[in-house]
Amino acid sequence: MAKVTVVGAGNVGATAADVLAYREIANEVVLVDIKDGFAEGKALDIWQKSPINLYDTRTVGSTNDYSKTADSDVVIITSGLPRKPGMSRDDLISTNAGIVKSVTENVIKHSPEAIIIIVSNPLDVMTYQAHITSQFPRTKVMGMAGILDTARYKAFLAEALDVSPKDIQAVLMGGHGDTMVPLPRYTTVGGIPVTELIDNDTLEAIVQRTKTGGGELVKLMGTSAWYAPGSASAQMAEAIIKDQKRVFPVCVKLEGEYGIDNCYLGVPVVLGKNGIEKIIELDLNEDEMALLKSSEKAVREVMNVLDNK
Ligand SMILES: NC(=O)C1=CN([C@@H]2O[C@H](COP(=O)(O)OP(=O)(O)OC[C@H]3O[C@@H](n4cnc5c(N)ncnc54)[C@H](O)[C@@H]3O)[C@@H](O)[C@H]2O)C=CC1
Ligand SMILES: O=C([O-])CC(=O)C(=O)O
Repeated sequence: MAKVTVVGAGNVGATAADVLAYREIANEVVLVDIKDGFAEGKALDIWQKSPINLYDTRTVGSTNDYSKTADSDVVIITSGLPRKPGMSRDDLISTNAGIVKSVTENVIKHSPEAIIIIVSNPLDVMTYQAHITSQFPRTKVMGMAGILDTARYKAFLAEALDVSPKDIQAVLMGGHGDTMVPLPRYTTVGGIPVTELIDNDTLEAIVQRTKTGGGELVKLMGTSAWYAPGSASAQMAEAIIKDQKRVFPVCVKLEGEYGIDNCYLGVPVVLGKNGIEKIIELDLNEDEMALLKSSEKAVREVMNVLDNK
């Protein structure tokens, strides 16, 4: 029996709950929101879809009553403001830090053994906030960004090469901001290094588009994305619940890996029933390491804002 709580029943949270339900990743999904009746409504709508899409995951909604979330195996936190055009993710820190703090306090009261996946932005620093509040080990508090950013990179490549996105393997590191580090040297298409299939200028343009991929959608829609972020969050929960040992880029506290200490950054990890089961250390070249360090600097600046709040 696997139980997943999703806090925040807005665009990302409701999408994650829907994917968890229709793909039968969990037996029970509890959606929580602060808006009266909102989570109950979304949960009921997802449940009413079950006879059409044929799944039996129970979906439960709750307005801020965390007793319904008791003994969750995984908790996905999406509560908080999304950005509007013209904003950076970091602009959300003052509002979202308070929300993530209070939600985490409620979550751990009822699910002291849960593994927590943060989605709220600014992602790396909100993961830090959840860690400070929960005092959970770093293996059990992580952030979702790398799967999404890598998916954008893969989708752009699949389009440019006119191949299936299924055949693209890639890894992306760093913070979930415009300093993220896509790694063409670790990108293959059906086992073939991507550099043998695409010219440098096109590849560089795709790397740049990936870095600002979230902003591209905010500009188009007036709010941020949800289908890919919701699916990516559910995919992380699935890896944990089913002990799949998937290799994904995940935001985690680094404690000396890559020569970086006490900073939250996206790196490739093995994800299984214990959460982050291993951090994979790639042998980055000088240029790649320089990009990772500049991403670290950007994240640290926002971590400092939180420390000084
Ligand atoms: N890590 C990532 O890659 C991504 C992160 N995000 C972030 O996820 C967050 C949510 O985005 P959306 O779902 O689009 O926003 P949304 O506005 O559609 O939903 C957020 C929900 O959180 C709820 N909420 C606010 N305070 C709460 C509290 N204290 N307790 C429970 N619920 C509360 C709101 O009532 C709202 O329903 C944003 O911070 C956004 O920036 C969005 C996409 C990707
Ligand atoms: O761009 C945003 O604000 C939301 C987000 O993190 C993303 O879609 O990558």
